[in-house]
Amino acid sequence: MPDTYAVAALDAFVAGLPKAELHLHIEGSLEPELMFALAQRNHIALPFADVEAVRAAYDFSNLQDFLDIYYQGANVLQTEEDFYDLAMAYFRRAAADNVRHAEIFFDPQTHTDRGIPYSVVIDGLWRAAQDAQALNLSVSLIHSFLRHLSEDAAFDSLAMAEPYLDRLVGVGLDSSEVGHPPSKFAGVFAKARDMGLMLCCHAGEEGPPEYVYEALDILEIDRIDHGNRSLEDPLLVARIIDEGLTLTVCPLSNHKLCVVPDLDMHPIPAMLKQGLKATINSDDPAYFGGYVNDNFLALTRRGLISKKDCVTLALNSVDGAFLDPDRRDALRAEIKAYAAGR
Ligand code: HPA
Ligand SMILES: [Zn+2]
Repeated sequence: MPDTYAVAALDAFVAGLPKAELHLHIEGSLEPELMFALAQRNHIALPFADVEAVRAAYDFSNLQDFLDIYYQGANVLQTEEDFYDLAMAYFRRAAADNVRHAEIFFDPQTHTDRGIPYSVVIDGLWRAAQDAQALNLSVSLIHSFLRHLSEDAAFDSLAMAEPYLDRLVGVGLDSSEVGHPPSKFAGVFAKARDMGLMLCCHAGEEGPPEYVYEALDILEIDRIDHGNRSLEDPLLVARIIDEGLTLTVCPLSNHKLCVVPDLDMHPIPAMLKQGLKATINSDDPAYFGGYVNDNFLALTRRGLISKKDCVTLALNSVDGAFLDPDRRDALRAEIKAYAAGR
């Protein structure tokens, strides 16, 4: 274990380190306080007495436990202003962690299936993304499909996005993984690629390495979300390295959802050691107990990653982002200058 002085110094280093966040579900940044405020504003009854009761319910033994409560929480989001307020709250919090670029998932089907128009969702998020520039934060939006629903439903959702293609950087695939392999969405991912969108896929969070292979071979994805279980297959690891794919890893999420039994056993050090381009992200920070810097600190404070590893992780985050080369190079230079000055 590092000594107290070293811990404080590394905490401060992480706090100021410029970084990108590449795996964040905006609906998962809904803090209980905002959930209650929006419920009141929209005259919606919540099945919780107060904020403490909500937090007490965040005790999950797997992904599905979490998803059940996460989809329920999203019901308070009704108006364009709600989506704007949700996103701005996250952007302010991310900027405080010196996140300089964020690529955020949103789950349109969670909203359109409740009768909320796609335009309400995207207009609110888009306006917030513009206002984030004043926080020194650039933002890209990723339209994520719910994999527990059918591929036809994903096609319908993609059709709703078509008038707004200039506001999207890519598509993703999330929700219940096991039983819903990437191959189920081969057609809609091919279509999204043809539309000029980048492709991400949650794979290897709970699902087996075969699902990661499917994401690579069948969906031809550009980035892997989670990917933890890739480590079970050395050939798969070699393939991911060879293709230069980035993994968006989420330590506190992995712990809360029992993907790892103990944070001391988190695979980020093994990933870096093997040469994988891993990044650190918060996934659903309101539900998993911390924003991106908390995820870094969960590992630095356990002595699992060093200051040098933090710099590597930050560089990986901007390299793995869907950024134009000028912006990427500028952020790389910022990270290097920061590291050199400390
Ligand atoms: O970690 C996740 N996995 C799958 N679906 C999700 N939707 C929000 N967070 C997640
Ligand atoms: Zn996720």
